[in-house]
Amino acid sequence: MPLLKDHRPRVLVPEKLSSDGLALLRTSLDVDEQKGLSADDLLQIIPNYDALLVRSETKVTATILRAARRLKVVARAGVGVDNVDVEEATKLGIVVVNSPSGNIGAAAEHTIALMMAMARKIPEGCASLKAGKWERSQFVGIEVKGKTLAIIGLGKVGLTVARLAKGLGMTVNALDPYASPAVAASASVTLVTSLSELLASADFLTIHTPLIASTRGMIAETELAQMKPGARILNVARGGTIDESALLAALESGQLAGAAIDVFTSEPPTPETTAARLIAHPRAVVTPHLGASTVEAQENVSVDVCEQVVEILKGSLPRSAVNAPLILPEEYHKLQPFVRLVEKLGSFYTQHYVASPGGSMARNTFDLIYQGEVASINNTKPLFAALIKGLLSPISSAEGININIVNAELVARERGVFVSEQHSRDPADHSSYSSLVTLVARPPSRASSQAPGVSDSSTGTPSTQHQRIISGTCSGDRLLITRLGRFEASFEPEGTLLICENYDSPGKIGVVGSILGHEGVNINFMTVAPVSVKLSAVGSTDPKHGRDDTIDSSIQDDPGSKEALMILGVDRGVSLHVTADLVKEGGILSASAVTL
Ligand SMILES: NC(=O)c1ccc[n+]([C@@H]2O[C@H](COP(=O)([O-])OP(=O)(O)OC[C@H]3O[C@@H](n4cnc5c(N)ncnc54)[C@H](O)[C@@H]3O)[C@@H](O)[C@H]2O)c1
Ligand SMILES: O=C(O)[C@H](O)COP(=O)(O)O
Repeated sequence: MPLLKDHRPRVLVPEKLSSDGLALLRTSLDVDEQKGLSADDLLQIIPNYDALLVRSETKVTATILRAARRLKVVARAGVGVDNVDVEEATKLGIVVVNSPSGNIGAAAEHTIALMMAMARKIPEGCASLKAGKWERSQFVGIEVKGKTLAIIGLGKVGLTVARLAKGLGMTVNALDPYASPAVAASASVTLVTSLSELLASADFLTIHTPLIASTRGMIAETELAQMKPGARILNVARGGTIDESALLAALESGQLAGAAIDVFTSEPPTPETTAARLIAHPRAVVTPHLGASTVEAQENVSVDVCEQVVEILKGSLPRSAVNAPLILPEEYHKLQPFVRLVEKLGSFYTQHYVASPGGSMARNTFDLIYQGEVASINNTKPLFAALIKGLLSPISSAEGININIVNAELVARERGVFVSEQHSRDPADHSSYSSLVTLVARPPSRASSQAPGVSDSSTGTPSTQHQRIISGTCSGDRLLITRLGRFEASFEPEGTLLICENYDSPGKIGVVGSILGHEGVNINFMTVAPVSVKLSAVGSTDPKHGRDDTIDSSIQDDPGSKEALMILGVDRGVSLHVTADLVKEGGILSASAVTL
């Protein structure tokens, strides 16, 4: 979406977010900070926004998402997205992004702080002294050095806690079925294979998993009974992983010497509930979900998600989409230009071959061929999504569903569009480009087995209706179309372009110039494309990706042809009657206008 000043996308921020990120947003977007909204308030105003930025307090329910007609992105300034209905967002094509790393250090340090506070009875000593007492003998603690810390969940936070605990001289055991043994070994953590074994070893037990089906209530009465009498427990992950009633009972019975809890099943906890009694227990050290609440972490997550919001609203790739294939940061810069290129190839295809007079969508099976360096990209899902977006956007209403990397496969299936991606590490014959991407629409007869019910009603905009093919390349940020149908081209796919196929005879440029001039359309540049070489080398030689002979048989040279292609960059949209007038002129075989 172009970030025009008059139509600046609007972002709603209903929670406290660090100003560093918001300042980033304000340069190109309208930012509304509205704290204390009720669910109903949010429902009323959400249709006015393109992006929603939240922490853990705002419940982004299916109802909210369905009402959010303009919403492109929900950004969670933190890790956990359990307050966002990600499934519904996915269905609606709304990207959900988070900041998976911005607050790891803060959460890990908070865990250690709670452990030390609990071990040395700091909250109790502090409260007693503030109450005017001097009760040194009441607050004798224990040391953590030499004790065993048992960790459930050796992910980003768990591993950081492990490293800090090793620095304190603790023995660290961990349970995580998905943890890498090599990573655990590098942090001197002993991985155990059963929860019972882990529980029996713990002087301190700390949980660092998400709240998912397998972790909900994973520490309950039975598990607490397996711990050493007088052990201590921590939860800086998610409320609900520890059964609060069982935890309260274990504190009351003395089975546990202490509990340090930052997260609760319901936040804020309702008065008179088990959580409220747990909070009031004298041997519970509690904080109101402060794990991520450091200046540094809030700056990190705010800047991280705000950058992503700007990118998404510009139509670029998010780096941490929760409901999309993860794009590795090192792949990001490599992919970005090709994503733009492939989207333009798709959009060009539809505008030139389908949406122009005489065009049709009859060809719904495409080969997307990566040649040269681009073929080494393994994660091509963003490119696939870009193609679907490019192909369908010119024929979808602006209010229609967003097509993005989240829902592209679903949309393609629904529209009956099939794409076969092919990789070839060898540069194309006749090509001096290090990377080449080619889009080929298969002729209907060949596609018929995959596209039942689709018939070719094409009258073929260009004279060569069997050669629906577009190639392009990138050089840095610069995109170039290198082939269009049978023609070898060299033009940037930017702005409005008029594509005219004509007999290669004198006077054609003058005819086109005069008709455009009459309509007040200025020509910014013009390039002529000669008939191209044949494409026998196009296609995969990589056995992994398979290959058929579709392209060779559909694209053939016509050495006798006297046709040429004129590409004119013009300063405004060219209406259909102008392209029709052009075709009426002798020697102009087809004319179409595309805006990219
Ligand atoms: N209190 C806070 O403010 C705060 C701050 C940051 C993170 N968190 C929470 O901390 C938790 C961990 O965050 P992270 O960034 O380390 O996540 P992560 O995804 O990097 O790590 C989670 C780990 O849990 C493991 N796991 C999943 N199911 C398991 C199971 N049944 N048994 C054992 N291990 C299992 C996974 O394999 C993974 O290694 C999340 O719930 C997150 O929301 C809380
Ligand atoms: O999931 C997270 O990132 C933490 O729980 C922090 O949540 P918060 O942003 O509401 O502090």
